[in-house]
Amino acid sequence: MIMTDTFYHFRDIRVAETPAPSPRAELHRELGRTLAELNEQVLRLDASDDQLRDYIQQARELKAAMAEQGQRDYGTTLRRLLDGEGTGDDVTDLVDFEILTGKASPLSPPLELWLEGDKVKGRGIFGLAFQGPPGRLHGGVIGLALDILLAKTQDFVEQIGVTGTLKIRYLAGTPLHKPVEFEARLIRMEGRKLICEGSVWVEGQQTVAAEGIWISPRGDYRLKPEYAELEAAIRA
Ligand SMILES: CCCCCCCC(=O)SCCNC(=O)CCNC(=O)[C@H](O)C(C)(C)COP(=O)(O)OP(=O)(O)OC[C@H]1O[C@@H](n2cnc3c(N)ncnc32)[C@H](O)[C@@H]1OP(=O)(O)O
Repeated sequence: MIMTDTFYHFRDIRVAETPAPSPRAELHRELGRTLAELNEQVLRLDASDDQLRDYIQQARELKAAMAEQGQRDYGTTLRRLLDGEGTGDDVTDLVDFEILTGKASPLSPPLELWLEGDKVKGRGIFGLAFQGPPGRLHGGVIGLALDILLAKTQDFVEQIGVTGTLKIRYLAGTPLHKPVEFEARLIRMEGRKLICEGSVWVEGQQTVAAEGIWISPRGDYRLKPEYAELEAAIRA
């Protein structure tokens, strides 16, 4: 169901999660996916010089046609959300265009993230555009994915902080074109520091391990009341 009479505050926004998308947001997702497919297709495209010139012209015309429509203003959307007057479309406007997770972003596989019990879970299939070593996912892209994944452990707590330290140990290559599973959890909180860990898995084999420290700019981290039972799961 599309909630037209619900208003959202910036603090209600969760990484990679949105309210039910409106028809317009669904179309943006379809456009984003189509452009992502185009991006995969363009890699080492085996076309003649004339065909390439023709594609360049078509791409320029598409870009010019879109430019005529303009773009919704990020600042205005953010302002409405900070005032607690954001619509569902304002939330999807922010979340759906995030790098790697945004369902409407041409730069996303997309990586899907969700909470499951005391864990953050994730899944994505990465194409050639994300390649590092031949046939494998670029280590820096894995770092970006882990930064976003571990940041989502903050869904369990009241504060929103920034990445202080992210340690990554690459155990094995992570292949392209196969489902990649992600998992993260809170380890402990020490005042303004939140310590968490994450891992990456492909076909049951762990390929990456990570540890992170997030820092709350102000205010000590504490669990949201609805996640109070996680206290027992957090190691002392
Ligand atoms: C709101 C939306 C957020 C979206 C985030 C998206 C994810 C990101 O990309 S974040 C961008 C990358 N990260 C950054 O740019 C952070 C840059 N660094 C900073 O701004 C500051 O160094 C900051 C805020 C981390 C810490 O500064 P400050 O508040 O002065 O901390 P400070 O008082 O020195 O230290 C507080 C505690 O944290 C610890 N600490 C400080 N920095 C770090 C760090 N980088 N790593 C680990 N621990 C740290 C200190 O040791 C201290 O611990 P203790 O209380 O045990 O002694």
